[in-house]
Amino acid sequence: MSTRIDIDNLNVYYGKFLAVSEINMSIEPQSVTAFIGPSGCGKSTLLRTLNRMHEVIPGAHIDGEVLVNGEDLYGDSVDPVLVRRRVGMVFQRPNPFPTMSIAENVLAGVRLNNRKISKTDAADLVESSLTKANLWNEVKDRLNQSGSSLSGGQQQRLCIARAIAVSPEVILMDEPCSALDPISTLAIEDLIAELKNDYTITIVTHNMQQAARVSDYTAFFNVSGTGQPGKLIEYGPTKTIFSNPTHKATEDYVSGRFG
Ligand SMILES: Nc1ncnc2c1ncn2[C@@H]1O[C@H](COP(=O)(O)OP(=O)(O)OP(=O)(O)O)[C@@H](O)[C@H]1O
Repeated sequence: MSTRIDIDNLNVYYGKFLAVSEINMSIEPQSVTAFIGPSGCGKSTLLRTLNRMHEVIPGAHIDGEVLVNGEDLYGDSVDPVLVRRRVGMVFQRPNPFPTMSIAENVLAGVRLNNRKISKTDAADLVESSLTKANLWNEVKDRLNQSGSSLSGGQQQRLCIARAIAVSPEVILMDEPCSALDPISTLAIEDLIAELKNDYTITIVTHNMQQAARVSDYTAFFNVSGTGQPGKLIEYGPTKTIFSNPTHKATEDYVSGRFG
């Protein structure tokens, strides 16, 4: 499925505090877009507005528009639960449900959505989701063991399998490797490269090498001081942002001179 996201004049607030200001950008289908920038510039906040996850924080709200294939995510008749089915999310710390088995973890989102599913369909979905998440071979003989019996890297791939199982169009990843060792990180990066054939992916990362390795497009955000809103400084093909940026702040950040 070829899904693009258009962000138009987006402001994000926590109560009265304007956290992210005047964002205009389009996220291209079947590609990986990286959000980079120093701490507090609003990367996670912006990411969360792409599936309305910020709404779990009391007082958090937006103005402007987020269009997914032209459809306003914030339209009056739009159900946020359905939004989160179309636009899935993977968090910084792997968060499998500890009391559920590996197989039940994969199916958790589907069950939450109240979809009735036969035993055979469930088994097929578990296998196909774990296969797409590059985890099937490692867990196929212990699907009934607890999700928390897996290593951190395997748990993160399990969370990706859980996100994939509800057939999203977009997958948002908020620093998905920051709690993982280098080998598990590479496994997730390889997986991201494969997943972009089927999904539109946006990833927040503090790791410049990771942004350069996995993303097709990079958006650099910055914040001018405490209490100021984060802003999009520069956005374009990753190669350009890393080798020939327009703004000095971008160059300083990608070359490790600040942040
Ligand atoms: N729940 C919240 N309530 C109020 N303000 C918040 C909340 N979460 C974040 N903020 C503020 O919004 C701004 C953007 O924060 P955000 O976490 O999105 O930045 P970030 O770029 O993702 O940072 P980091 O790289 O450190 O994770 C910051 O000023 C932060 O203090």
